[in-house]
Amino acid sequence: MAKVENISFAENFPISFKELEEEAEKVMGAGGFGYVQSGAGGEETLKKNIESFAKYSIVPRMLRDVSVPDISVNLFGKTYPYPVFLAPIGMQRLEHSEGELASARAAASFGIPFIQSTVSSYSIEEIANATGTSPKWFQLYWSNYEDAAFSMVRRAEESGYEAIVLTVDTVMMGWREADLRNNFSPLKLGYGKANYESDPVFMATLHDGDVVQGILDNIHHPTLSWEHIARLKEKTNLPILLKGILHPEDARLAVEKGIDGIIVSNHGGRQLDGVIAAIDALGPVVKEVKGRIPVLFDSGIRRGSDVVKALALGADAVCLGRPYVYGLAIGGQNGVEKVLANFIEETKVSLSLAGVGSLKEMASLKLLR
Ligand SMILES: Cc1cc2nc3c(=O)[nH]c(=O)nc-3n(C[C@H](O)[C@H](O)[C@H](O)COP(=O)(O)O)c2cc1C
Ligand SMILES: CCCCCCC(=O)C(=O)O
Repeated sequence: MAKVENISFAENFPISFKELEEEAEKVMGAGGFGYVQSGAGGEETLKKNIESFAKYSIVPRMLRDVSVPDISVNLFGKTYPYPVFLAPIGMQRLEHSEGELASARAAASFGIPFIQSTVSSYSIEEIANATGTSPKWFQLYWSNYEDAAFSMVRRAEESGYEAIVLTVDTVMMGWREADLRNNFSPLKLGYGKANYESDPVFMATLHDGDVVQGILDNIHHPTLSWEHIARLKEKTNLPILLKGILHPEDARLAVEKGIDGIIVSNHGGRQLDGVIAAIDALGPVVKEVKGRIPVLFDSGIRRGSDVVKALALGADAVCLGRPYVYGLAIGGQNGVEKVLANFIEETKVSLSLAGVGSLKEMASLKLLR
């Protein structure tokens, strides 16, 4: 890392999102890059996620001594040094041979949660063994074979994971034209099987030994409802977050049903095209939740000033998606660390220039729309 006027940043590495994307495209195959980069349908939401950040302007405060920035955040009784986490991204061997191991190690080096996808190229236990006691959360895709979902939750709990993130916006895959055009399915190419293959309960659900078909059958779960969530709550003592909430009414229901946290997200525009930009959904959800449970955010974070806007709108923390997997594609663990370093440093600089020395003062920051 270079140090210039107290700012450390990643040297000799793409800095902006545009540069990251361009470099990742050079090292990834067309099918893989298309899978990561694209959105659902006509990509209206994918575009809106980015453009909508520009509608919010920071109204900075001055003369407030920001010499010792503290951007640590406390969630579910644990303190994390930065409010920037790694979103669950499936099948990361698509980007790099070390896949999730590299990303989880990078998150560990910053002390921030790595949210492991159900559809991982490494098992829960492999990631846990590689990263010791560093914070890890497990993202659950519900399963038509409920016991397989519970089995993964139990394994995560036994492996020291700190939270369960149930993704509720993917009861079936979105309509993804790039993948149709490229005839590309990472799952069919064998990516993302390892975590399923390591689960004896899932393996027992297979009729003919076809793991890929078994995963597809498991992941297509259109019956998912609040009743399933009540059963999940009975199976774990870990905090449960729902990922993919956009409607304030769903946020209210989540609070009423005893859910521990929400991630406002539209899955990076990969599920239902035409839905509200995630950043526009954040304020109304925060207003409905009224501080009763933490609200996290993802979908469209491309730089530190975006992190600041999400925090100012009431997010407790944000999750990076595409930026870090592009870093992974370009440079493995080191690449993810460089992306994280840039995001964290730009966030610190932006908050300081906005007159916010600590996240506890965040409420004093106003956004104009
Ligand atoms: C290639 C790719 C794979 C993803 N896999 C998962 C997944 O397995 N589980 C999940 O909950 N979300 C998944 N997501 C969604 C991310 O967690 C996150 O919501 C999204 O990337 C945020 O949008 P952004 O990357 O544009 O900021 C995936 C996203 C991408 C780009
Ligand atoms: C059938 C495999 C599903 C993987 C889903 C990964 C994901 O969430 C994505 O957006 O892609």
